[in-house]
Amino acid sequence: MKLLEGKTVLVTGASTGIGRAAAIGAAQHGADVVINYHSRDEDAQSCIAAIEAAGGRGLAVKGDVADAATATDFVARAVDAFGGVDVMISNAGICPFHAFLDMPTETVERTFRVNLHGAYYMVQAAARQMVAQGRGGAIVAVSSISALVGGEFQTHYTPTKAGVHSLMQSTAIALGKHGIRCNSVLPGTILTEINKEDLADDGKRRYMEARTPLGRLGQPEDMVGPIVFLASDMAAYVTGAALLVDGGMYVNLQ
Ligand SMILES: NC(=O)C1=CN([C@@H]2O[C@H](COP(=O)(O)OP(=O)(O)OC[C@H]3O[C@@H](n4cnc5c(N)ncnc54)[C@H](OP(=O)(O)O)[C@@H]3O)[C@@H](O)[C@H]2O)C=CC1
Ligand SMILES: C[C@H](O)[C@@H]1OC(=O)[C@H](O)[C@@H]1O
Repeated sequence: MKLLEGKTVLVTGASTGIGRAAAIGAAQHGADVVINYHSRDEDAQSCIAAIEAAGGRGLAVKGDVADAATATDFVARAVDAFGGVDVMISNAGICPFHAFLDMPTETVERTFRVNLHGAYYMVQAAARQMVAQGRGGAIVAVSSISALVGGEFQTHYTPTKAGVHSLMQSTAIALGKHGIRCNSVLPGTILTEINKEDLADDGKRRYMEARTPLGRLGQPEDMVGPIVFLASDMAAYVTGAALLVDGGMYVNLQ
């Protein structure tokens, strides 16, 4: 069953990882897909090729989500190309691991701007378009298990993921009257570019695997079903929710 037939889906940070898998998954479910990315031109183009191979129409728009103008441009380009916006998947993010006491100010500010300000501007731009269209919509934000638990080398990152989760709760209230649903997914540890270096340490990787009751770390494709579900009409009465997708890592104390 195709869950996103006839919908236009926007995905931020879709050149690699979770965003890329979500964009291709949305196309496999019948959507036209517009992707944002920041630097990897070739990866973005190959994502568009995969979207088209799945039968959807695709468009890549380069831009830094930290800049509010990127969000208005992204939405305008989607409307020009495909006539509207039905779903926004706010996913772009960075996690430059660093110790707390000597954390550079620039690293804190950049992480906040990309992960939290970026999500805010993208969600707001999409919501404005959806309200103007008058046919509702769905917003799915990629938060994290890190919204719920801390990380020694993620003191600048975990607050942004808690912020994204909180943003979905507040926008669910603000936008419910317009028929716009807002939910977040909370991935555990998914093998992507963001943690390639961190998990190159065998000990760290084995520790993370051992903490996961399902016995393996996640792949980007593990995120597709939960994201597509929340974006689709199957979740018509789901808003303000947060869905952990972590192989059971969060509940595993001992
Ligand atoms: N992997 C994991 O274990 C987990 C990831 N997450 C979250 O998932 C999301 C996706 O990360 P993931 O797929 O793992 O990592 P990747 O590094 O594979 O993907 C990150 C994506 O975000 C894009 N991006 C980065 N900075 C910007 C920017 N300033 N403007 C626009 N796009 C940007 C990248 O584009 P480009 O490369 O072209 O610059 C890339 O497409 C993040 O929000 C992350 O916090 C949450 C929990 C766990
Ligand atoms: C980057 C981390 O490995 C990843 O991102 C998160 O949000 C979680 O902390 C994961 O472990």
